[in-house]
Amino acid sequence: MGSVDNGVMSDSEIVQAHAHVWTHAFNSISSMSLKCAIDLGIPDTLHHHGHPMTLPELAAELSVPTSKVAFLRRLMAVLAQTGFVSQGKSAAKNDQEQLGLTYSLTPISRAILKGEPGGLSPIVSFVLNPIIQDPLHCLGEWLKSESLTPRTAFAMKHGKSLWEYAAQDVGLNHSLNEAMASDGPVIAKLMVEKRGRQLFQGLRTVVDVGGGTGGLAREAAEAFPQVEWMVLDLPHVVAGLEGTRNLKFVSGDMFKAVPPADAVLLKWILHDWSDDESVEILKRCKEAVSSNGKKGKVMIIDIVIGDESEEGEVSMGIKLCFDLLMMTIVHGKERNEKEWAKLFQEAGFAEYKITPLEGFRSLIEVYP
Ligand SMILES: C[S@@+](CC[C@H](N)C(=O)[O-])C[C@H]1O[C@@H](n2cnc3c(N)ncnc32)[C@H](O)[C@@H]1O
Ligand SMILES: O=c1cc(-c2ccc(O)cc2)oc2c(O)c(O)ccc12
Repeated sequence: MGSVDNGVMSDSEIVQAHAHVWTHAFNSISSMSLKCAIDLGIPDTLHHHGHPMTLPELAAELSVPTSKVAFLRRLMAVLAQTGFVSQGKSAAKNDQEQLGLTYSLTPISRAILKGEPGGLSPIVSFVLNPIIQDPLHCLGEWLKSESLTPRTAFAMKHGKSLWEYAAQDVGLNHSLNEAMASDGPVIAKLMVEKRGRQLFQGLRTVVDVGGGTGGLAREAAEAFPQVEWMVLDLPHVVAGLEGTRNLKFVSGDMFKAVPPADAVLLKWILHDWSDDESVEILKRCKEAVSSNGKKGKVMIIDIVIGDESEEGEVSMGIKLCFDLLMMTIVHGKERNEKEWAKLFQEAGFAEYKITPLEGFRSLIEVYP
């Protein structure tokens, strides 16, 4: 978009500006259409069908009554426009043109199939849950209030932190754990692909701190059976979870103590916390990997914000939105390399190494 310095815009600049505003104002409508598609199970239904589905076939599978078929077509039109389904025409003649439309999966919709390794449907459902979205409506009010309590717009809206909310609401706890666990197998694979099996070789014990329901640890424990894995998380997260021969779930508080181990993993943990809190967590991790005079390591999976010159526009956009989401719901933040280095130094670590994984994720290995 051209910049204007005399306050006079050409007609075409005005049209472009309006299109830009409309697009952003309506982004939430396409987001909610995506959520609705996931709620209804549209991608999975198309997948199981195996070939293009007509509108009446799709409606019948989704239990949408005949009286609502024309409304379903309008949802499908938005999903086709945003690339989540492909829309075609059936060869069979039909009096009503809309009934002759067919729908099939696109390469993009495969990323939201339920049960797909690394599939994003649990994350979409979590992020677009009203419990997470409502605080975004209070962001302005929260920014204008002088007081730093409540610490987040989430706490302003709900009167408690995300972790307290999840401890009391079975549905949100389940959705949060599913969302976080969903990229575990992909991250485990990427870590080994990018850093080689030596990343875990020689280690006898690893603690996944704030490891949730073990999305990553289960995969890693199978791939590295000689390593003893432990997942440390809050009581309501690990309650009732069954471990395996080399995987244990333990409840605890990472601000108080981390069990001694050769290595500690922190996946999507430090972006949830302020700098002071992150330094505290890192200190507990340093104590854990330094017990009995050993020098282990801490492995962090998180976002590293690059310079504007090195970040692609899409990657930068995702990282900045993550930063705002972390600010809104957990009082956390995304960091650039300089900010990460400062945390490591304050927590008493000597060295670190960053390995970009894929998209917006990085592995940071930190050594005492
Ligand atoms: C964003 S999730 C990441 C989960 C997991 N590492 C993953 O990537 O799948 C943050 C996790 O930190 C846990 N957590 C929050 N406060 C904690 C604390 N004080 N001690 C231990 N775990 C905590 C939450 O319950 C949650 O499972
Ligand atoms: O909504 C989220 C999403 C993430 C997340 C999911 C998948 C990734 O590959 C990276 C990050 O992390 C979150 C998080 O740490 C949190 O405290 C709340 C929400 C989310």
